Amino acid sequence: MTAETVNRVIRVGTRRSLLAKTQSGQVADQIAARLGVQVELVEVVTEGDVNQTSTLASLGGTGVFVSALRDALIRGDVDVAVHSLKDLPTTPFDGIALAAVPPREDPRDVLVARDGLTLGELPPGSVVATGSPRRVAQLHALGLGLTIVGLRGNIDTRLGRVASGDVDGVILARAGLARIDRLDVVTESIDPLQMLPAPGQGALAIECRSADADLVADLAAALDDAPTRAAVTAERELLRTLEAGCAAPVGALAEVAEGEHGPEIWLRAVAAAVDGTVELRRSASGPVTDAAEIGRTLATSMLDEGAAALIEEPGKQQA
Ligand SMILES: NCc1[nH]cc(CCC(=O)O)c1CC(=O)O
Repeated sequence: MTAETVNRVIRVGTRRSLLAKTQSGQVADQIAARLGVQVELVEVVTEGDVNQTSTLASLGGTGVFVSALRDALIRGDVDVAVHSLKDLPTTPFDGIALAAVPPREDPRDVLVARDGLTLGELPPGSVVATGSPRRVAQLHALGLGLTIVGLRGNIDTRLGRVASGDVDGVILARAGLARIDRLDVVTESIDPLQMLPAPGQGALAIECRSADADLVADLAAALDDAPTRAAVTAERELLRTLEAGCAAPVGALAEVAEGEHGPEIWLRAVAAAVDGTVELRRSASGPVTDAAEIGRTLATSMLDEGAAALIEEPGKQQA
């Protein structure tokens, strides 16, 4: 670690939802333990948190959760920002570095349904809530005759819809439930063969000012996980090349495993019509050092097969 970092108090900015505070708190603890520095959590209020009535699209998309934290970084109010990586726009932000991507949680989506039911056990006409076009598209494509309704709010609000009997089930990211220790409510972890997660799902992004070069280097050395970094690089490069935002019906999952000639990456992706009538599922693999290229190449061939028509921004919410 650099001498410059040792005597600093590192201020870690966090949104104020339970999930945000939990994941920022865990990262803050790791920074304190591994860098041997003092760490302070600073709450930053974002418009996405305050305004629960407008749709995310009308607020400017998922960016509303990210930009307030980045503004606080640029202003120097905080030194580190922790985001859910899947909420980060794919375009880099001037002056901000993605210093570390820690080991990823299980990236799958899960069903939380009444009476312990799985997707296959929900009778036709069952009502499943999700606001994510990516999840809506893949649910419809399963052909189970489910009725899909919208959903917003924090995890507790979402789980409340099932508990109250308002809906038969909701779809959530497993990682969010894992971080707040609520895996007990999961009734099925959905196989990526049926539902590919959002690019970056289950991973965290640890950002700081690019100019804070010592901190960038120290965070990378202490917290970055190379296989996770490679996987999310491939997924996000695919998303960027498709020119799809985080609200597009696009799923992607890359996994790294030891191959014959070193570590290899295997990327699966889907672009789908929100009504589930068309689903384009493709995959590609290669050496882990080519992660970005593999994402770009797979996206290009999916565009050649007509992906663009499927992923026009539906103007709904992310996830
Ligand atoms: N869509 C919002 C969002 N952004 C990050 C997570 C938590 C899980 C993660 O880190 O991927 C969630 C909740 C969800 O999708 O259920």
